[in-house]
Amino acid sequence: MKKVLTIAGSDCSGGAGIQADLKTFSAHGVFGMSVIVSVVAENTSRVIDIQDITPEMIEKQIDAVFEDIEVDAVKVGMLSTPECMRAVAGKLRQYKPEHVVIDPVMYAKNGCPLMDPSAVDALIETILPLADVLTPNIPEAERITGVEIRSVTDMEAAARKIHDMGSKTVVVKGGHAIGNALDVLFDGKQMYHFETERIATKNTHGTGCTFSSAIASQLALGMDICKAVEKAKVYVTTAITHSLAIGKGCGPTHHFYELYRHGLPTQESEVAECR
Ligand SMILES: Nc1ncnc2c1ncn2[C@@H]1O[C@H](COP(=O)(O)OP(=O)(O)OP(=O)(O)O)[C@@H](O)[C@H]1O
Ligand SMILES: Cc1ncc(CO)c(N)n1
Repeated sequence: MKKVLTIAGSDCSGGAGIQADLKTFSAHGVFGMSVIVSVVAENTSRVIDIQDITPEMIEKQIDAVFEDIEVDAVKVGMLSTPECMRAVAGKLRQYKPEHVVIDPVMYAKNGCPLMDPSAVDALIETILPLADVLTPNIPEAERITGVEIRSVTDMEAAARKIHDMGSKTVVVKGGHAIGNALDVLFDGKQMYHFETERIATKNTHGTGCTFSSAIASQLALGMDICKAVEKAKVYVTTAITHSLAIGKGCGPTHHFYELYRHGLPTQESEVAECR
């Protein structure tokens, strides 16, 4: 069985972070493991507080996994401070996992900050060059490049710029744009577009975590990067189509094995209720 590790924050309400990552791994039939970087008291509406795990404890968790288990792919999510970033970067350089997908999480869907704004330089210097695939959303790509994104051409320019900053492949996600949900991939040679109709729902909590974990799962399963992103886009679109009206804010994406395998809802009543 392929084994995939997430290094990220914990969302106690289950829709994003480590929890979304592990659900996505299970739906892909890979064995999921987790290193917790921050414990976030959050729900579908707000972030109440963040407790960072110490850099030493982050390093020990990563050692515990790598000294014992062969890791086929790593997904990195929320890293709230430069200290967390340095701890994770040092261990990724030490263990050199084959596939590294990094989601440079800065804000939750409800706008609450999850990364110290002053940490963007550390993110650029220590984390960004370690990515085989970096998956910023539009506001994150703007913060990283310092350039405003208003069009698909701007998304492409941002993807090129982030590639030049050291990420091997960049996917600028269009979840925050208007119109179709169009993601732009640049691998240093070619630009690819992945486009679906925008699903009319506010229940998009954890879409970015779901997408990056699906990419990591597909890379572990042997897909090349372009195919992995294409398949992850189908997965996240299905998970949003069947997203759940749980909580008072932006509800979570829905993961279940049958949905992934057959594209059919197994819990008709719940799916109907959430639309
Ligand atoms: N309403 C929607 N309909 C269809 N696809 C969507 C919708 N919202 C987001 N997506 C897709 O979901 C994926 C994740 O993109 P998004 O920009 O939402 O990530 P994100 O902001 O990092 O998510 P989060 O921070 O909530 O985890 C992309 O493939 C994007 O195109
Ligand atoms: C822990 C965590 N990671 C990532 C996100 C982004 O959705 C979130 N809301 N919470």
